Amino acid sequence: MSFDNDELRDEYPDGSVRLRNPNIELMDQDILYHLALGSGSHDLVEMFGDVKFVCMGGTPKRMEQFAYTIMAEIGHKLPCGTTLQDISQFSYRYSMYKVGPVLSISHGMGIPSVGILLHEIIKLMYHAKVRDPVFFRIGTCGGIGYEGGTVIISEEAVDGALKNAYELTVLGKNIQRPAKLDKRLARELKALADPEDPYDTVTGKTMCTYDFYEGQGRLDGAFCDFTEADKMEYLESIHKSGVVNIEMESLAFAALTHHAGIKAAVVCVTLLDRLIGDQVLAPKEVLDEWQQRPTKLVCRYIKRYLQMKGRLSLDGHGSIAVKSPRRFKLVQQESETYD
Ligand SMILES: O=P(O)(O)O[C@@H]1C[C@H](O)[C@@H](CO)O1
Ligand SMILES: O=c1cc[nH]c(=O)[nH]1
Repeated sequence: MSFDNDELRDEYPDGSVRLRNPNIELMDQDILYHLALGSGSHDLVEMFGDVKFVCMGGTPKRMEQFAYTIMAEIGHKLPCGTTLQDISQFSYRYSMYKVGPVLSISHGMGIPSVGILLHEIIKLMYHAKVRDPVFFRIGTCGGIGYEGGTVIISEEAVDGALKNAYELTVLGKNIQRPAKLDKRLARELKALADPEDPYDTVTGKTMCTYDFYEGQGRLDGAFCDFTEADKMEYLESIHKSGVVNIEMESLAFAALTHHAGIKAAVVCVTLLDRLIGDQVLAPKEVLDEWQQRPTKLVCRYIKRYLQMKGRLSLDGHGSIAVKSPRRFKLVQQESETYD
């Protein structure tokens, strides 16, 4: 494994996913209720055994689009006469698409929603005997000192009080799980940003809150008990502590993947600079184009991985254009770290 000491993930040596729950293997079957799947009702190894990348984002539409984009990018062909199916459509909760080794899943809004999904997806990886999966969250966020359209790769996740841990109440007691993301993966993603992109791609600390309005210091919710000066003092102070963006899932995403020994990254696009305002004012078409930006970066990573593994041809659809010589060098060096 190519991780620095402080980045060690707690995984099994063969790369299989760590469940940390002795009850599961004693159960006759495990119903993954919110995915409309089960270990008794479905052959999960047959259906999901080849998964390498699990990509998540808030909305079903974004993740359906991501599935079509990655399908085109890696030149994946569906059997003649078939279309992409939402595997979890009858859960009426999350949407899930599978494109070869890539799963694309919507996680809804906020920590409780992404947390439930992660429990079931981590169990799905375990039942399907998937080894060394890589998880991505492809999201939107508010920038802190970054204008709308900036791509932000999270180095770590912190809560609204800048704590780098996900706290939850279990049997009436508060427990904390470190909200660690894979730093090397973040660097590899950053190295794949194209200097010719008409927007910046930056890395930094991501704040994750339990609310979009008061929790993110907005003045425009249904309730507000603080002044604009209070808000600005808070945002300036978190900015000074290295926070570059605010969203609502990274804390649980980082903590639960880390706890399961899964390599994970969060890539979000800013919809506005919170030091300037609260309302999302950009027109729909602009927002739609901005949301493609994290998608492009993650697609680039997946393509490169598959190319390294010889699972993607270099010609035609599968080709990867590396324009900048500096970037090419970085990518070459970093490619040595792919497992
Ligand atoms: O992945 P998305 O774009 O849903 O992430 C952010 C955080 C909340 O889920 C939502 C708030 O608008 O957007
Ligand atoms: O400001 C924002 C924008 C998107 N998502 C958030 O959580 N906050």
